[in-house]
Amino acid sequence: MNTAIELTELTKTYGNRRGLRGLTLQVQAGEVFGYLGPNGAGKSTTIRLLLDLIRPTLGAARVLGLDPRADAVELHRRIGYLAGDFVVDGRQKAGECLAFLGNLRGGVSPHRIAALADRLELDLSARIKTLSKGNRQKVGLVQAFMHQPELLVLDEPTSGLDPLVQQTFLDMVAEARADGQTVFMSSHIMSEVEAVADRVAIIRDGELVALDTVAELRARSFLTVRITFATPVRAEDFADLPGVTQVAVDGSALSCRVDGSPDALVKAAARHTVTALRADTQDLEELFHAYYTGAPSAA
Ligand SMILES: Nc1ncnc2c1ncn2[C@@H]1O[C@H](COP(=O)(O)OP(=O)(O)OP(=O)(O)O)[C@@H](O)[C@H]1O
Repeated sequence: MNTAIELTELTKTYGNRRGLRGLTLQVQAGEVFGYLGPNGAGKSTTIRLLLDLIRPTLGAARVLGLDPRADAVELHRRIGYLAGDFVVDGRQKAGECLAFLGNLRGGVSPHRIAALADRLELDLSARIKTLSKGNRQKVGLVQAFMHQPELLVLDEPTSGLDPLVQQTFLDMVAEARADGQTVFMSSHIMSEVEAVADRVAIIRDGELVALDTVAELRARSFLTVRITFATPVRAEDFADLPGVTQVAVDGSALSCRVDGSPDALVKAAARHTVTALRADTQDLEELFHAYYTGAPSAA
């Protein structure tokens, strides 16, 4: 079994509002898959469909080769799930709650729970209702990871975590991957997904707008180049160069966008005396912002 999650034309309509439209994608077993999108894009809807917490209007999902509806009991045992709105009984102590959830999953060693709690700096003796949002999120993370499931489905797992704990979480994801577990995690923050994911899907308004490896997405980013010359230059000298667009000249200052190799631009610039040069790479965060808003640079 090489496909951990297979979604085919998955659609969820809420009344006349579409939560998700015709989503088709596959997550390979053993990969970390980042699922990105702005608020309301349909990330939680997708995740709830995987867990059979809601049912699709159209289309189908297969998870670990099984049907989320018919095989729900088996799947819930084999998946580690962290809900975006993770809630448990606040009167329980964190340790009691985790031991209870561990028993529901066929028993989890107290050492394993203690080791995860220690790593995340979670106080197992504290009552859940007294915990801060971030510490409650840690309870959610421990319960998702503790039984070493084949598949981790994590909805906004880092929400409320401070940067140090976020890093610990990313380490845990990398280790899960090294152990052969599959991770499907949603986020609206590119940088955290970029750090651990093999592939990334971006959804906007319930539709898939990009799906690629992190490396490929990075290769799609472009340079913004600004060159200052000793004497005024003409825009026409730079306008038709391969990969060079958005050429603007103001006296002796040139700015343009370069997609791919900057070789042609460098050679054209070398015909003049260059006094300053600055090239900024568009980072992935900007690229994602462009996807989120549907701006042309994402095309
Ligand atoms: N139970 C519901 N009833 C009606 N509309 C819903 C329901 N759940 C979700 N929606 C709508 O479906 C769309 C997708 O919502 P969803 O919660 O999946 O987004 P999300 O990407 O997880 O966003 P967030 O990051 O804000 O949680 C939104 O427009 C939302 O208003």
